[in-house]
Amino acid sequence: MSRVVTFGEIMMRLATPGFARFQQAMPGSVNVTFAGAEASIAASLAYLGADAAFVTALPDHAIADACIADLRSIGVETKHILRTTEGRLGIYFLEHGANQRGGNVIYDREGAAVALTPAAAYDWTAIFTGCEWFVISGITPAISRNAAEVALFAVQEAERRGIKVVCDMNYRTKLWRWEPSLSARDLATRTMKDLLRHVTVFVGGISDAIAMLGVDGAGDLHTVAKQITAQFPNLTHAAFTQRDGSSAAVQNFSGALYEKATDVLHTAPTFSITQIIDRLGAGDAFTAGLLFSILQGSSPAETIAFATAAGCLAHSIEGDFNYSTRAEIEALMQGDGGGRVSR
Ligand SMILES: O=C(O)C(=O)C[C@H](O)[C@H](O)CO
Repeated sequence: MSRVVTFGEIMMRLATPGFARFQQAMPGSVNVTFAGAEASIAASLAYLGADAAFVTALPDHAIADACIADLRSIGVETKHILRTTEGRLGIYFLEHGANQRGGNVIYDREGAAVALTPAAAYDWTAIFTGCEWFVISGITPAISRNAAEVALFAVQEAERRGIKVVCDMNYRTKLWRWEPSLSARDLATRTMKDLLRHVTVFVGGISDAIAMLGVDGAGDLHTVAKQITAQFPNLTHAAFTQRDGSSAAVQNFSGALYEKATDVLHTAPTFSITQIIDRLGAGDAFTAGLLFSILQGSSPAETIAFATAAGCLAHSIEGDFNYSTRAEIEALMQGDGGGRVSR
């Protein structure tokens, strides 16, 4: 199967146990995993059986070794991860939301190795050898001016080599601070508009498109998708996650895929999720599912159904990575969502 490369930051994720607030977390009770959008997409893809590599820069210490070992244990290729003497492993702290209380993320990632490492430090020829798809998210250009430059360089380099690019917009208002003269939103818009010129498949929620591209959210999704793909000629598809819900615990999750060549918006069935174990990484699971299905040569309707089912199942798994198999996702697509015990 074709090789996929993802590039971005991986962090240590420290989550309070269950639904505890930060103030309630006791030493010894914190749940430690590794997470980061592009790493999570690579992990999902590898878990589904795809040939997926993750590229980043990490400090040369034992915790970063553990992080790489975690990725490898899932089958992610890690041989192009740079080990540096400058920069740190980022951390993010998480308390899950429950009922009417939303979740909260606190980042502690300033000065991460990948934020500081310049494009010239990576061997892009080796990284892109045999690669058919490159994946990046809007988080990478948000973390530092340098990372924004590396992200732009990487997508340009991918395009030059005939590699298709998926970009998951992932707007994070708490990031995008590296140009103090601009608001987070203006900085994101300016940066992402440059990046999207080199992107083949747009992925995001409607709120990402409003915040980062200034699209008019009042229109229906078909109109929004047409607007986005018309603005960036390289885009062949635009995929959207859709959520609405009455609380942090009850969400309707769905997806839609617009194909520019046919001007058709394909929509997936909506899943009603009534007990969210962990919603972080559901968007990454959706993107990985989308790309995995594209790699299989599936139709747009099958592709969006697979991506949406993958994103749905990710809500049932603690941590950002989606440990759902292809068979489990396909079973859900076929209506087996009853949560029965397999025995
Ligand atoms: O928010 C970020 O920067 C992350 O990459 C953390 C999570 O892994 C990501 O939000 C999930 O999409």
